[in-house]
Amino acid sequence: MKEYVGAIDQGTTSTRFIVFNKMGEIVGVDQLEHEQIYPESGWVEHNPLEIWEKTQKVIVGGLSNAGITMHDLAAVGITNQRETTILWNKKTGKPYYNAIVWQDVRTREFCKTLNSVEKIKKLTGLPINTYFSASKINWILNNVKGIKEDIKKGEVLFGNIDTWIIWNLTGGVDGGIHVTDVTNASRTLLMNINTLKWDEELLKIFDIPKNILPEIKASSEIYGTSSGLLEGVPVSGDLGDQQAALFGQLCFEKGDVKNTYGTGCFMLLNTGEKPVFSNNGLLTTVGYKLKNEKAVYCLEGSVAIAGALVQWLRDNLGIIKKSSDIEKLANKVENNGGIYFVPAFSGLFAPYWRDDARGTIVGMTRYVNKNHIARASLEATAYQTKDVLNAMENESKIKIKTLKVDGGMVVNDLLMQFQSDILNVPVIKPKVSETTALGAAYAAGLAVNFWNGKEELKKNWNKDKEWNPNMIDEDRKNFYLNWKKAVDKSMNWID
Ligand SMILES: Nc1ncnc2c1ncn2[C@@H]1O[C@H](COP(=O)(O)OP(=O)(O)O)[C@@H](O)[C@H]1O
Ligand SMILES: O=P(O)(O)OC[C@H](O)CO
Repeated sequence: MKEYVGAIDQGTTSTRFIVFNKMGEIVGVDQLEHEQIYPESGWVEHNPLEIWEKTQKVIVGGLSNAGITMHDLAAVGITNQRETTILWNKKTGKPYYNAIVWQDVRTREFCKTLNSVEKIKKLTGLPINTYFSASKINWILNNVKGIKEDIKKGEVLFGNIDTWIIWNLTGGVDGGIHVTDVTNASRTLLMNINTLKWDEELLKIFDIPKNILPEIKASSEIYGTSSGLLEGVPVSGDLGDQQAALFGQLCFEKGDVKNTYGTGCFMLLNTGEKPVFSNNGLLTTVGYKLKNEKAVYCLEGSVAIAGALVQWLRDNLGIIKKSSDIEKLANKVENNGGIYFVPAFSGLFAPYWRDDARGTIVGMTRYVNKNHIARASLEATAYQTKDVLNAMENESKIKIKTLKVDGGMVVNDLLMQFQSDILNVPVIKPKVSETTALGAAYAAGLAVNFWNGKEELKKNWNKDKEWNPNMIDEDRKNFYLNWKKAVDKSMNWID
């Protein structure tokens, strides 16, 4: 009897392998960070070989920490940082270039040359932006010598991180399968959001050959069988990490919403079986698709820099040693000392979509110290979330009454309390805050009948903690007005 399901969660900063039992509880976990490579200002890369190596290591560590072997796993699911782009040679298994990460803005000029804005939005639900995979693929095709010849020989494969891991997990050069799921494909700017197929017109606009693209599958179905480390285990779940968190939070009904606080911060609202197109700077994206069922769509508010700002304080300024130190620092002061930090390091994503914006701290005086900077950095995540929530409510006409949260930053009490204060809604964290991995495990488990359906999963959700608003209305209003002024000041920086 196989009593567990495994999930690989390949995020922007780290890779985890988590083993879950039938109740959706964690029985073993391992996690490793990988190198962030910044070759030039605005460029962000990862080494795909390092990511695959760390994935294998955490699988070994996670199984060992759970005290089980691969034979105890009914299935394995994959969830991943989305949009990040890899092209590799299927005969050698070697990448042609580092993975170009979703935050990378090197293709800004190319994106500006594209003028089919409305057409592309209608086809994909997305604005033209450096964020998505298409312009990154185009960059690699035009900057790596010899790759076009290899494409003619049929040797080149494109994938987001899910595809790269599944290909390696199922055999790599010895017959690895080349697939992705609808949620990941919906972030490439190449998939038609209605047909859920690669779109010839988009491929032409971005000058990308179809033969390098993976096959698009449901988020929950058996794609193949693992070889090597997980020999014989069905690979049967694949979701982009934000959609996986939605699934793991059991947001199955239209109107359900969750917000995940990791490197970036991403709010997704379930809009049901039809795509809703936004006029308020939100993305239309696929939430999930179970096998033989209709796809469920979402509106998404994507914030590029959330926990990444905490890392920046740690790695670039050195004012904290580890991420969790930020709370101690921020708690040393009563307020932000009048400063607002707009972390537009990769421009501003939702709801602004301004790639001319750059990081800005406003309101600096000699009074300000590092504690205020720590506090303003945490507040920035909460304000960006308010921007997105306002857009979400305007678009959907749904008043959001509570916010389900998850991700690495939700251990931060100060942030969660301030979030509730500034939104004026209760913020709720589930017992299993690793909802991203849990969502991938649920998708994988459903495909092999480890769980019998979504109703069974609902029994597994338990509340851990709730933060309630405790701020006077006038403060809430004034603080947010200041934030909006600061956002204005961050814009028009890059010509
Ligand atoms: N106590 C904390 N307070 C604030 N931020 C934190 C804390 N602990 C971790 N983080 C931030 O959370 C992020 C990691 O969250 P995670 O969900 O693992 O991200 P990802 O999936 O993007 O790799 C990092 O950016 C880190 O700086
Ligand atoms: O790695 P995360 O959790 O910050 O998620 C990254 C997103 O998927 C980017 O779209």
